[in-house]
Amino acid sequence: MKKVKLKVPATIANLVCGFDILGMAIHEPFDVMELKLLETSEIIIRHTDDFGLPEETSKNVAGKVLLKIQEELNLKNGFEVIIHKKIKPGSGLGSSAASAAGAALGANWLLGNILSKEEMIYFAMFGEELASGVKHADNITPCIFGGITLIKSSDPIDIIPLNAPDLFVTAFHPQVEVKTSDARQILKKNILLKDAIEQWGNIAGLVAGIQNNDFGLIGRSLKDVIVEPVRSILIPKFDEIKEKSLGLGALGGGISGSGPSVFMLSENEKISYEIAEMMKSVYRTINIESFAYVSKVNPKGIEIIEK
Ligand SMILES: Nc1ncnc2c1ncn2[C@@H]1O[C@H](COP(=O)(O)OP(=O)(O)O)[C@@H](O)[C@H]1O
Ligand SMILES: N[C@@H](CCOP(=O)(O)O)C(=O)O
Repeated sequence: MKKVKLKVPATIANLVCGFDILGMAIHEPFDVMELKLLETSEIIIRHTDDFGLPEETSKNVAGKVLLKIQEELNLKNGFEVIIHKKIKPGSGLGSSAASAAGAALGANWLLGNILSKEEMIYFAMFGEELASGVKHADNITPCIFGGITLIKSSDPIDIIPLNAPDLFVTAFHPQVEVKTSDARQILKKNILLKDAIEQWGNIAGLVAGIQNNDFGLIGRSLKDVIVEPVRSILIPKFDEIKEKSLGLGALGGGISGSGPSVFMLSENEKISYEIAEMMKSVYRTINIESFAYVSKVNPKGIEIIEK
């Protein structure tokens, strides 16, 4: 029976000012997914982790994606999926996106690579819709493309792969859960024109900085006047750890996806580790457990590790 094993990376969506349109793959943490093509039409999902995610096909993000692929491609085959999840759900590191993108890419490989990347994103978005109520593609896209991606449009799907600057990433995960759906619920529906103008400038500057490896411009552009002021209240000590990170030499950073994770970009590994240690020590003062990953921008995205 045809099978494939995938290493599926965590992703940092929004990249501060690019709400729902920018995202970046990192190396750590990652999920491992094993997919098998079945002669029968059933879709079986198993988790080896203890996050308590549903294994009922229609209630599982990966299962939802595979059901849509089976339905729309009129497949007779089913799939068996074993998910070794290490990206904690609700972390802000693209946990549901990893399941969704891994299911789409794995199924595509088993079916003989019949789908384009855009078509894989189309199917994977049904998984994100299950997890957060919205078909956002800013975690799925860098997971599938690798590196940093700009979503010009998600309907129709129009993706601009960007450069992957040689930068270190501190991904700090306080052990509090912030559901993506909740973190979207609290957002304002209308914004001031002056804030929109400032945000457009930040996004344009960030994309230009990424494309030109202009780390100073990247740092100056990692600002958000629309989403971060609302969501940062969900993350204890956010302002303190952000200010101290900049003081340690971070280029900039902010909320990872919908939070609670916080990320910082820096030019060297030593600064990245110092930021991680500082963040953990700040959280020890409020007795909240936390994890920190020091990684890099991951130009590969999902990798096939066994066939
Ligand atoms: N594979 C999955 N199957 C079903 N539900 C999931 C799955 N992964 C995450 N969820 C649900 O979606 C919610 C949001 O998780 P998620 O989008 O993964 O957060 P984040 O992307 O911030 O890590 C979680 O609270 C969890 O209940
Ligand atoms: N653009 C989305 C990204 C959600 O990322 P996640 O990693 O928290 O799922 C949002 O900000 O709602």
